[in-house]
Amino acid sequence: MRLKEPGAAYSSVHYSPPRAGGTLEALDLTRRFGDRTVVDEVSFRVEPGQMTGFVGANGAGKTTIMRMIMGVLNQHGGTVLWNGRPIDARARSRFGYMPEERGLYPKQRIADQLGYLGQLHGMERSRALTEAHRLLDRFGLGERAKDRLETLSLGNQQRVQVAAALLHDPVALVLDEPFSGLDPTAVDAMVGLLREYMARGVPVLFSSHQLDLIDRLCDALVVLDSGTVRLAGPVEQLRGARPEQYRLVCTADAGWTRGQPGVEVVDLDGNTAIVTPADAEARNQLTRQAADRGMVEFARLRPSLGDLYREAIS
Ligand SMILES: Nc1ncnc2c1ncn2[C@@H]1O[C@H](COP(=O)(O)OP(=O)(O)OP(=O)(O)O)[C@@H](O)[C@H]1O
Repeated sequence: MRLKEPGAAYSSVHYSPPRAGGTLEALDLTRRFGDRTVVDEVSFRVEPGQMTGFVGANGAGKTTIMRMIMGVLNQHGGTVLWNGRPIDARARSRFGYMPEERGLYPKQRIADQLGYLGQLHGMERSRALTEAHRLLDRFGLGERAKDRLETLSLGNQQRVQVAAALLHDPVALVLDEPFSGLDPTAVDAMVGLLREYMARGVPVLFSSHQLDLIDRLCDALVVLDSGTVRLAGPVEQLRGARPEQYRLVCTADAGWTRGQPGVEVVDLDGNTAIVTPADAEARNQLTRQAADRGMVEFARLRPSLGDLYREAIS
C-alpha cells in the first residue's frame, strides 16, 4: 500500500543503543559583514540531552551563528567549544546539520542522495542506505525512497532534509528552522524522533519563529536581538527569575488595585487586574483588600516563553 502524504502513519522502528553526546558552547562569537557587526560577542551553552530553542527576529543572526558553529562561515572573534575544547573538523563531522538553504538536490532520487551523504560522513554505502530507509520509514516516506525529491510536497521534502541530518548517528544537532512548513502530525513525529537522540545525550540547537512550539519543546532558550544575546538559560530558571504575576478577579471594578502600595498593575480590564506585588507583605495586603471587594480569583500566572521573549526584546 502506498502511504499518503502528508500526515501519513509513522512506523515505530527501534533505535540503536545509547551513545554519549556532549556540551556545545558558543563563546563570544563575533561576525561582521563589511563594516556591519551582525553577531556581537554571543555566548550560550547547549547542554547534553537538552533541546535549546534559538529565537530572534528576522536578521537577528541565528543562521550566521549556526553557520559559524558548523564551520561553514568563519568567525571574526570568539570560539565554538565542544565538550570544553575548541571544536575541530573531526568533531563537526559527527554533528547533524540542517542548513537554512537545505542542500539536497531536487532532481536526485531520495535514497540515492541520502546514501551519498552518508558516504560523505564516512559510512559504508550499504549502511547509509539501510539507515536512510529506516529514517524514511519513520517519517512515513518509506515508499517514496526511489522518487525524486522535487516530487514530494514541501513538508515532506523538509522531513527528508531532517533525515539527512540524522543519517550518520550525530552526536549533536544544529537545525535551522526544522519545523517550518510542517503539519502538526509531522512536528510530533519529528519531536518524537529528536527526543530519542536527546535521551542518548545529544544536544539539540534549533531555530524557530514559532514561540508556541518553543514553549512546548524547549529545555533552554536563547533569545537573540540584533546580533546580541538578550536572554539565555534553562527555561524554568528564566521563568523563575521573572517577577511574580497574579490575576486578580473581583465582583466589582478592579481599578482600586492601582492605589495599592507596593503593587504594580500590569494590566486592568474591568473586574480583572494583572498585578505584580513587590513582596509577600504587599501581596497579603492586596488579598486582604480584595477579600473585602468580592474577590473571585487570585491566581499566579505562569509566564509563557512568548512573554519572556517579548520582554527580552522590548
Ligand atoms: N553573506 C552575507 N553578506 C552580508 N550580510 C549578510 C550575509 N549573511 C547574513 N547577512 C546579514 O547578517 C544579518 C543576520 O542574518 P541571519 O541570516 O543570520 O539572521 P537570522 O536570525 O537567521 O534571520 P531569519 O530569521 O530571517 O532567518 C542580517 O542582517 C543579514 O542581512
